[in-house]
Amino acid sequence: MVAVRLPTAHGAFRAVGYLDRRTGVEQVALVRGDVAGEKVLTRIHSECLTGDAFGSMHCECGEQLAAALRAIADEGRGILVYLQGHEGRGIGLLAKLRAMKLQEDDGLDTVEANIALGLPVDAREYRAAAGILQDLGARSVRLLSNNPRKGEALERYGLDVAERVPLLVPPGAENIRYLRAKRERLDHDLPHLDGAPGPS
Ligand SMILES: Nc1nc2c(ncn2[C@@H]2O[C@H](COP(=O)(O)OP(=O)(O)OP(=O)(O)O)[C@@H](O)[C@H]2O)c(=O)[nH]1
Ligand SMILES: [Zn+2]
Repeated sequence: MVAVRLPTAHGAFRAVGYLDRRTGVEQVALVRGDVAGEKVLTRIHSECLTGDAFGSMHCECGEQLAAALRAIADEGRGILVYLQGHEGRGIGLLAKLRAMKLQEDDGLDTVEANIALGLPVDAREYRAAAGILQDLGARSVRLLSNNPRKGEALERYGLDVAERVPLLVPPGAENIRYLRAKRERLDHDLPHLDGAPGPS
């Protein structure tokens, strides 16, 4: 484990790095304030190179990452765990690019594309995230997410999810199909899509 002060566009965080000996994957959490305690505002963010680093508008990951850091900064206390190994909902970067191509060229939705590739729709697991939160002393969390299954997955590893806090970003022409598919096929709670313009 290593911890270092990390000044960001959203103010200073502590970057706490871990090596997950079970998987060999390096993980990092950004921590603000005193997080030992209850109901810690927490974002478990799945790696998305295209969205987080390149600003891709295919998905809303990049905007969610910034919004989560803003929310934690505003609260003065919280944790963002950035999960490597989660790229493409766990199928990896190249497979995700293939899945995006099937959406772009053949009109499949994000779920159909994974299935067409013979891959799981969601292969992510959250043991590392739960372990990191426990190590940081968070006894229960308010989870920034629109995905009800994420909280359930964390609870399977013994983490107490006190509440799920919506993390909605405004839909746009490029991500509206992806967002609708998440709502209709993956049970994401996205009430702000009602009445949003764009392809159905
Ligand atoms: N397979 C696949 N993965 C994608 C696609 N677009 C984004 N992703 C990945 O999806 C992951 C994020 O998952 P989402 O389903 O968007 O959202 P979530 O994390 O379950 O839910 P929130 O907590 O509300 O953000 C990231 O790892 C992205 O790399 C896609 O078209 N296909
Ligand atoms: Zn993304």
